[in-house]
Amino acid sequence: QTGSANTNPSDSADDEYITSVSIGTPAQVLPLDFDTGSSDLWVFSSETPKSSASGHVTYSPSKSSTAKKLSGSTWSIKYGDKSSSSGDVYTDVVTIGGFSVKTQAVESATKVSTQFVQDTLISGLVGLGFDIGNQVSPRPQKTWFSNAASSLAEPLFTADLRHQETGSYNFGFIDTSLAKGTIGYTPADGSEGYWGFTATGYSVGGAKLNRNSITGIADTGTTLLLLPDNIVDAYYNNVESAEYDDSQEGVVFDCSEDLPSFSFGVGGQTITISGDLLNLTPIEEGSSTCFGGLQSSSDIGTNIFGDVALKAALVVFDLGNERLGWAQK
Ligand SMILES: C[C@H](Cc1ccc(C(C)(C)C)cc1)[C@H](NN)c1nnnn1Cc1ccc2c(c1)OCO2
Repeated sequence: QTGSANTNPSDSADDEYITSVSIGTPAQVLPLDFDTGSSDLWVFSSETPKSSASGHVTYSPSKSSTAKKLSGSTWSIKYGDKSSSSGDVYTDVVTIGGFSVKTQAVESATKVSTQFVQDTLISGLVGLGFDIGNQVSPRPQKTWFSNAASSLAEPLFTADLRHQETGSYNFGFIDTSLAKGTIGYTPADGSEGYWGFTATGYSVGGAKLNRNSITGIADTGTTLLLLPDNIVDAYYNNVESAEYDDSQEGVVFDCSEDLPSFSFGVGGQTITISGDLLNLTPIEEGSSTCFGGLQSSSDIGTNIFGDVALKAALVVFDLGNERLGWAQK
């Protein structure tokens, strides 16, 4: 068995990717943000305060004949960007890309932080990280993919995120036609709950890859490519107008700049992010100052290969072999 779901950028800056998920009987369809950097499936619901839920599609367990309260269970999550949410737990049927998990823990939000309230484009997250990262207590729950893995043709999924066009999350199979290059595999470290891996080097503007290893996570739930200061500086030294903007909390530059590409080595392959993928967006509507897709990871504590990097590749999240595959797109 397999599953295949389309995913779309939420806005002109590819800030996040939205995938439709069916929950309950009859199906309630919610727009959710798939996040390989976390491990909880949570949704805006009939239990979310009306003032917070306004503008959001919500899940109503009371309207689903297959919903069951997981009595005594609660959850609470604080994300790295300081956003947060918490609530109680139901189990229900959850279908993604035509594949159904009958008894999936669906975490219903009774509290959401302002960042989630304001982003009315999404109704919650689908954690695709490792089960060890799940935040339900007293008994942690499995992710949708973990529940699905044993019934899928292969215990893996792929992410094909695209700039301003429809991409896909495929479950149980690899559509190699989505990539130009060969898939290079490297071991994945799931001990922290994320898809951790080590890149073998990097280069700017098509130069030869150096041999500086970079350990980080493959994170579909983070917009940017977040790397150490020395790499960020090496990149923006090639961008005449680049400067750090305190109010934007990142490097900005003239939108007219012709940005160099950025490449990194992984699994014996070289993934090259084109310059235009590294120019994220004007800092404000109509501004001629643009915000960089590559920013510093120094105040985060881990390097994050977010959507800016993932957009350049077909990425295979291979749970069965505890490895990550990368192919140039
Ligand atoms: C931030 C997302 C999780 C999220 C996604 C979307 C949203 C909104 C819908 C409201 C827009 C909020 C939160 C990320 N997912 N793995 C995450 N969750 N926990 N750590 N990270 C990675 C990290 C950590 C720290 C950082 C960061 C990133 O960006 C800036 O500082």
